[in-house]
Parts: sequence; structure tokens; C-alpha cells
Amino acid sequence: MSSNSPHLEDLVHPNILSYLFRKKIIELYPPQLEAIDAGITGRNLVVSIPTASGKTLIAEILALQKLLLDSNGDKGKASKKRGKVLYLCPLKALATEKYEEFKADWDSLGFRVGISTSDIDQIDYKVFNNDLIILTNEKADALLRLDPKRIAAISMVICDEIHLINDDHRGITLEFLLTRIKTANPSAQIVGLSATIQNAEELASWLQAQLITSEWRPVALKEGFYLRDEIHFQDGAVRTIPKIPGHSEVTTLAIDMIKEGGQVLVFTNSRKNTIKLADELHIPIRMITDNKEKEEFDQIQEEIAKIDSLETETAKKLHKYLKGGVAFHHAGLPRKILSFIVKQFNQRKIKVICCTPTLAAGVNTPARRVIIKTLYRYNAEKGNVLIPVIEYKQMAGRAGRPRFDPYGEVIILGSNPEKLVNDAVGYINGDPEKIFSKVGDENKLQSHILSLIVSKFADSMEQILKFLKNTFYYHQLQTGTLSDVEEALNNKNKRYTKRKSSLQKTRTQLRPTSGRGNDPLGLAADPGSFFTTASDYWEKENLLQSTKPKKTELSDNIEIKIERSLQTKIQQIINYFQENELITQIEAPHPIAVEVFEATPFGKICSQSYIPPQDGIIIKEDLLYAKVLEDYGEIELTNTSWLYLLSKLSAFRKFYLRKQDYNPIFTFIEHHSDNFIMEEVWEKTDPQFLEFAQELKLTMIMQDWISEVHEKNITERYNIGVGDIHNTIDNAQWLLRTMQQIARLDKELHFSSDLQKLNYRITHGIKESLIPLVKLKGIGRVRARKLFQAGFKTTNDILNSNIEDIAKVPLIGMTIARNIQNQLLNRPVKKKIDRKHPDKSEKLLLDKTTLEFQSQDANDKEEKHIPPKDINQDTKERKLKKNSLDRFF
Ligand SMILES: Nc1ncnc2c1ncn2[C@@H]1O[C@H](COP(=O)(O)OP(=O)(O)OP(=O)(O)O)[C@@H](O)[C@H]1O
Repeated sequence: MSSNSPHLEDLVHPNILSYLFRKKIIELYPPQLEAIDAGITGRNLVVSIPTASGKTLIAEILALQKLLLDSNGDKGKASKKRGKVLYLCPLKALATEKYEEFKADWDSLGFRVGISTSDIDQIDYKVFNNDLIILTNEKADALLRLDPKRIAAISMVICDEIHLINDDHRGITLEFLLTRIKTANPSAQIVGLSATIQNAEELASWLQAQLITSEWRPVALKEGFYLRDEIHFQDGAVRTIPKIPGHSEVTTLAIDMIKEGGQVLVFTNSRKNTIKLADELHIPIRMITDNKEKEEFDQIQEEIAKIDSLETETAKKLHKYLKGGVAFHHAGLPRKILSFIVKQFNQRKIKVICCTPTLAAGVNTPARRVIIKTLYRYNAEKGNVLIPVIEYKQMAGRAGRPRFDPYGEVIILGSNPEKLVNDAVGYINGDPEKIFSKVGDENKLQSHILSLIVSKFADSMEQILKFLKNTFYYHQLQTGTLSDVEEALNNKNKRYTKRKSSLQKTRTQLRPTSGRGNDPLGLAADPGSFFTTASDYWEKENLLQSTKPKKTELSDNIEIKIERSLQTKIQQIINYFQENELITQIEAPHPIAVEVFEATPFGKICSQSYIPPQDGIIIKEDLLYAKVLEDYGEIELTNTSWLYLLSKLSAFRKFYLRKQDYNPIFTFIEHHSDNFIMEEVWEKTDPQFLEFAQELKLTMIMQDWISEVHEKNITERYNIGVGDIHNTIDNAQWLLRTMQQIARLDKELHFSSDLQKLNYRITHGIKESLIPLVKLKGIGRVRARKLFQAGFKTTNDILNSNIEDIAKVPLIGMTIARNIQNQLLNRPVKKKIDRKHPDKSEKLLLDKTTLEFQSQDANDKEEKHIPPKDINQDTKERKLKKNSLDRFF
């Protein structure tokens, strides 16, 4: 470090110095010192430095400095006057990791750390009582879009992995969130932490931030490829590692590193391959480990058996491979298992993790060697395509982390020698790509514009335009970076809209509600976004590389052009919202002669429950249509009807269809053709059939879940992971809650209680008969079924029985039996005082309790059949007309 470098003790509060000392941080890394020197002034900052270079600590020191100065040594309770620091993370798992990291340390400094990981539509403002608030980007967006006034209390925003603004699916949310904060509270300091990217300068200039870049990495990272028994490193060094006869290259390289005392991460491109690799590794690795390590492996096996029932094939395999100190890690596994694996690896009890790139995002692990099995990823349209350089760098960066290893190695593998050399050299020497705003994606933009109107953050064309002018999108349009992409996007958009609108047309033609829900953009049923695949990404990249921004286009009138095109975009969206009754125009407050909009209750529900407006419209239309069909006696409304409606929504991730899925789907259609809320069931030959079949696969998964089909059977039947089931269930709960709210907007849509019951069943994975039993604490789906089978079908049965008899039920025992009987006997009734009508308070609560414990299960009917109503044609037509006009919402 040069003598001109600033000294930390001159920069920061003395409490920070002792804090660092306690954390055993002896000195700061050069880019850290540079960043703190710049950030301490209060200026916005973008830190784009290599992996493992300690970005978190930069943010932590800056945040502490701000809080310490704000509080003037006032420890203890979070001072109301003190500004809040918002820490944004891209993933729940990372948010939890940061929370655990900061919580204990910050308590000792007198600052409170809080996290909210509840569902996206759950309001949890208590978290704002803390000094440091850790939220995922989506959660922060959901909370602040509902109550933008809270932005004023934020004095600093730390945005981890800010380059994810580029993410096709989630980038727009982060960009809108940052824009909202910088618009509402320009004095809040923004600290963006980024992987190295090509256009960090552009990002910094958007945020009016000082940019800190560096090539410096605290631990050397050696990059190379393995070919014919040799690792060739980028510095020309060659290391010979003869391939072990009868074993793969991965096994050879993993064993080599384990013998050296290091651990290994193997990145591959599919979930199936992570399991395949773990399978080939576990025996040879067990063979080379000593007895102490073997004992540790056995212990981990025991521990995982305690947290997982090991009933699915996947869980059994994981358990088996752990005997060799090998695990696999992918998004199909339950969250608790994923965090268990990472924890054990960090404690060096697991030697190798075979994983998909999900593990590349920001985790700190002791991997001395990272093996990249392939640089290609399968794409349905284009076959195998190369991954982005930035993704390679993130995977590579998991090796050689400070405090864990003295150095790191990343080794690329490939089956074709010529390609391997070319690709590996390209990636090792390659610059990470530029990042691009995704605000141009109209489907996603709709949802965010609606949120601006709902929260009254911007409620006129002029204000929305003004807001958009603050985005990175506008900045990139101005600099010319996005002009070519925009063109490509628009062309693609047109093609897409054409395809979709033909489908939409068919649907609306068939519906008696024709004319309602008109979708001028052809977007209503849109399930996806534009640049969703790696090949799309490259297509766009190539386009950009080949066409540099034209200087002439960047002339004065470019501003006008951009503005006009934005106005058109906003106008289209506003029209779409008005036509679908998400917003209405209100009288502009005098004397401002502009059109001002206000969200309808329906628009508010869509925005506040965080569902895409087009999904809200599908729900609304289908509920309405279900009612019409029901009145005609043309539908039998069952849970299948609602589950199918859910599976049509774009917010739901659909699963891949295999050949063997088709027969069960055909059988399902045969049994349920009278239950679907649609005009006609698509035939196999219809162009829409594929989409329909995919939706049905999802419906069937949920149907199995509420029919108490075992998780193991569901995973095998549909070739999905347990984690996929849990994600599907989480999504279904959220969307069902929204569906209920939309149904409640109209009294005639009497479906709300059916939907509530269904949500209960989805939450617990149970048949209707078990609802009262799972309401008891300590009773899940399995125990409830055991009780039911033993004749304890209602809460009354439990209340009126001998405790010994209850205890005899398998999996119950005396403690649980006593516990549940006590719950029913002494169920505490919380006295909530209704201040206006104190006498009513207790009654209300008692009513609720009584309701909850009513024997809903007396009849064990699982599906509700609503007999066709006999109404004459006249009434039918009147009803239809009434329904299809403006009575609703
Ligand atoms: N000055 C320091 N001295 C010693 N260790 C440090 C220092 N700064 C950070 N570390 C440690 O370095 C490790 C990596 O830090 P961190 O996770 O913040 O890196 P990062 O830049 O965010 O990496 P990535 O982008 O790869 O996720 C952590 O274990 C952290 O405790």
C-alpha cells in the first residue's frame, strides 16, 4: 500500500476499529480501503471488484459508520431519529446467511438487525423497527411499493449483486426499487456491490455514484483446463495428473485435491448430472479417506436422516453418497437440506459438492478446487449453448476464498479437445458481458406501472414518464446502449404478440364475455419474458457487439424520440389497465389539466398481492366465467377447476413434459373435462394443446398433493424434486389467497369459502376430512391421517375419548395425546378489545374459535358437486348480459 493511502483509523469511528479487531480483521484489502474512503463521504458508490475481495465488509463498515454517526453514541433501542440501513439480497438463502452473520456482531454494538422472509404478499412492517433491515429485492419492493413513505426513513441502501439488474426475470424489480428509492429520497446513499462487469461505469453514472474497480483478489485464483492428463493454467504452468484408470476426469481431479487436503465443488448443467457425478464419486472418495473422516461421514448420514424422512429416491441417494463425503445440491431439494449441505461443507465434513450454478451466487465456501464439467447448457430451441462469461466467473470465484484456502483453482473440462482449448481460453481471458436494463419488457413493466398508480407514487402519464426518466433503462436509451436491443425486442415482441393474440382471440371468441377483458397488447395470457434463454442472451449479445451505437442517433432529437416512444408504451399500458378495470381516470385536481388515474379495488389487489396484472385479469375473467357456466349448468365446479385456473397463471413455473406424462394427462382430461373453466377442452391436434398439457401436469401435481399422495410418489410420477413440490405449494397458497380476494369483490361470486378450504388443503397436503385435525398444534398430515384411521375423525371425537385410547394411535403417544386434548379443553381465547364495542370483542373471538373447531369433516365428501340450476333461457340471457357488462368489480 502506498504511503499516500488513507489510514482506516483516520476514516472511521473508533467503535468500528475495535469491532474489526474482534472479528480478527487485521487490515483492509486495498480495494476495500479505496471504497471506504470514497463511501464515507456519503456519495453513492458502485463497487465492481473480483470475487472474494470482501465486498460485504465494505458495506458493513459504511453502514456502521452511518449508524454510529447518526446515533451519537446512543446505544440501545433503535432510535427513531436514526436512519435505517436497507440491505438488499437477491436470494432468501443469502439474506438469511447475512442476517446470521451480522446479528450476533451488531447486537454488541447496540444496533438491531432484522430480516423478513415471509411470503411476498405478507405485510411485515415490524422489520422496519430495526437499524439494519435485510430483505430480498422482491420483499423490499413489495413493502415499499405499498407504503412508499417508509423510504424517507432510509439513510443507506446496500444492494448486493446489483449487476442482477440484468436478470431477465427479476432485474426489473430491482431497477424499479432502486429508482423508487432514489426518486423519493435522493439523500439516501446507495452502495451497489457488483461482480466485475463491462459497463460498471454506466451503472455508476446512472446512480451518480463513484465507481471503484480493481483486478485485485486477496487469494490467487489459478484458471485452467484439463486435457490428456495435464492441467494447463493460464500462466503457462502445466501440472500432470494422470487420469485414474477406470475413473472419470472429475473423479481423478477430485481425489487429487482431497489428497492435498482441499475440498471440491463440481459445477454441472443439470440436476440429473449432479446426482450422476455424486454417484460416481462417493465410493472412490470413501476409499481414500482415513478413519476419522469416515466416522464424520457416518455421522452426517445420521444427521441428515434426522432432518429428512429419506423416503424419496433423491433423498435416499443423497444419504448414500454422504457415506463417501459427497453431496449433490440443486434447486429441486428442500431448503433445509440445501442449507445443511452447505453448512457441513463449510465445516469441512463434506469433501465434494456436485451442484448446478445456483450455488455460484455469492456463497462463501472452502472450495480449493472448482471443476466446471461443461461450459454449455442445454436450450430447447438451439441445443447446447455457451453460458455467459459472467456466470463462469461467478462459479470460478467460489474457489480460493480468504480465511479458508491459501489459493484457489478452477479447472474446465470438455469432451472435444479442440473445442475445450478454444472455449476455455475464451472464458479465462474473456471480459464479463455488459449488463442491460430489462424495463423494456412490457409484460413486466405493466406490473410496476400499476404499482406506481396504486401507491400514488406516480398517477398521471406525466409523472410516470418522469419516473421512467430516472431508470437505468432511460439512461441506457440515452447513451445509445439499448437502442439496438430495443429494436430487437420490439421485433420479437411483435412476433410474440401475434402468436399470443391469436390464442387470446380464440378464447374471447368462444367466451360469452367477449368484449370484456379486451387485451389490446395481446399479453393477457403471457407466460414468459423475452430473453429467457442463454441462446437469446447470446443472440442479443452478438447483436450488440456487431452494432455499435451510431453517433448520429445520439443527436439532440434522440431525447424527443425516446420520450415519444416511452409515452406510447405508457399509453398502451394505461389503456390496457383501463379496459380491464384495473384503474380509472379521476378528475384532475384543479388547476392541473392532466389525466390522473386511480387504482380500482381490483387493481389494488393485483398490485398489493404482487401478481402480474395479466394473471389478475385471467383470474377475474375465469371466476366470472365459472359463474356463468355454473348458472347454465355447464360445469361441475370442483377443486380441479380452481387448480387448473391456478396453473394457467404466468406466475407459476410449469414443468417439463416427458413422453410418459401424456397418457396420464389424457386420462385426467377424460375424467375432468366437465371441470375445466374453459370453452372447450383443447384436442391433441390443437396448436394450444402443448401449453394445455403443461398446465394440466401442474394441476395434477397439486391434485395429488391435496389427495395425500406421498411426496415420494409425486416426485417419481412427475419427475420433479421435493423442492419443486414445496415451491409449487408456496405459489399455490399465494395465488389462492389472491383469488379469494378477487372473488370477494363480488357477492355473487360465492367461491371464496371453497377457495379458502382448498388453500387449507394445499397448505397441509390433506383431504378435506383432515382439516379440523391439522388445526391442532403438533398434528401434521401424517398424524392426522393416523388419528382419522383410528376413528378420531373430529375434534369432538378427541375431546370425548379416553386419553389412553388416543395415545395408542401410531405416531401419537401420551405426550401428544395429552397436548391435543389440552388444546381443545383449554384453548386460550385471546381477549382482543374492540375499543369501540368492548362487549363485542370476546364474542367475536369465541365465534371464530367455535367456527375453527366445528366438525367440518362430518361428511367425508372430497369434491363439491354443484347441481345444474334449472333456469329458463330468458333468465340465463339476462344473467349473462348482466355478468358480461360492468356489474363486476
Ligand atoms: N480485510 C479482510 N481481511 C480478512 N478477511 C476478509 C477481509 N475482508 C473480507 N474478508 C473475508 O473474505 C471472505 C469473502 O468476503 P465476501 O464474501 O464479502 O466477498 P465478496 O467480494 O462478496 O465475494 P463474491 O462476490 O465472490 O461473493 C469472507 O470470509 C470475509 O470474512
